Amino acid sequence: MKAPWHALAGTLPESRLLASVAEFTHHRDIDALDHSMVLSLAELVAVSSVTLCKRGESLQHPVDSIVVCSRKPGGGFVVEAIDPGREGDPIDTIVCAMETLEAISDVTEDGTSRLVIPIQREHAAIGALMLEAEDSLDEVRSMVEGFARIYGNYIALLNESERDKLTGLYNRRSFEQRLQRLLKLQRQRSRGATAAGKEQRQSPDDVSQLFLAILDIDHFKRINDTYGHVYGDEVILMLAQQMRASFRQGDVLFRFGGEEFVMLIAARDEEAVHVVLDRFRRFVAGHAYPQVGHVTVSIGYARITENDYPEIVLDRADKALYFAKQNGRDSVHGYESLTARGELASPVALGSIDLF
Ligand SMILES: Nc1nc2c(ncn2[C@@H]2O[C@H](COP(=O)(O)OP(=O)(O)OP(=O)(O)O)[C@@H](O)[C@H]2O)c(=O)[nH]1
Repeated sequence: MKAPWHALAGTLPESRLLASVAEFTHHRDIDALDHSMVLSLAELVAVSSVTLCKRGESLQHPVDSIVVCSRKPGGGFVVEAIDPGREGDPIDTIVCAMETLEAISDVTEDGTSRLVIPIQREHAAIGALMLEAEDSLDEVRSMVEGFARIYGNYIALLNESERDKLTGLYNRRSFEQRLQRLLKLQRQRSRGATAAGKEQRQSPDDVSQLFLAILDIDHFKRINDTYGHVYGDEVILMLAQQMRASFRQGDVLFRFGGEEFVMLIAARDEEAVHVVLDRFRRFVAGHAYPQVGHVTVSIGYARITENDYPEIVLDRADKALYFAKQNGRDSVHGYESLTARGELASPVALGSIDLF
């Protein structure tokens, strides 16, 4: 399709551009912002697709999320989130642009023109935009760079409101949205695994389940009372750093408030999540914190599926945590095992919840 942007490129009416920017920056929700941004760009420029890639936090997982807006054959667009674990081209090209902070403009083997622009924040790439089209994209390059700059600034503001100020972990406000995103991704992965399962054996990760864990520092009041709040804060900060280093990049960590942390962890089964959590508990118990010395943590966890109410699962994990606190602290307990062994009172019913 020969597109109107040929006529518009370089002379896009300012009002259209401004309307587009105003449209995507009115969102306060990051997923909605991402969807709106790729759609706005796709509507402005005649492309077959616009992809927004967000950078992951480790070398093993260079991409955290991918949203693609594609032109439908019959007209209009479809916007969808796709699995960030994909490998090969074009992900490699996008990662290259993010690492070098250089735009990439090339033509693929099937003759598609491609433009990849890194999205920067404080001299590092937080993501990249990739446009694909039948014709050269050179003329729209500066406009796409402008979009990338506005998006980079705006996402930094939104990220700040999602993060806990002391630790930089996600805060409680962002819990529900992060959880829904993770469940959706898991659904996509298990659909992919089921389709692939016919031809090849599934890897353990393909069949992973999601668990919610609550970690609470033991006798934290004593730490504050003995050493003062500044050292208490230091313990919270160091623990958050140790959590980041210990858990996988795909696991999502929150500070819910005070000395209480929540984790969303993918694991093959209850035994696997128990091993991971207990390893962290042991690590903390063996570490000496500045001035304060040894600290222990108690952890309760529960399985979470897409049909569960988050409040119910939080309450289950909290019950397992309470059990740990009542039974000597410095331990890890799973709600399902405790209930199976008859060590907890009757299962939690909706409406009976008094969280934290
Ligand atoms: N330094 C510091 N202390 C905090 C913060 N938020 C909450 N606290 C303190 O954390 C303490 C939590 O105490 P409790 O809930 O009684 O629990 P605990 O002493 O950890 O005892 P157990 O949980 O039963 O092992 C309180 O003294 C709070 O004032 C914070 O951001 N920084």
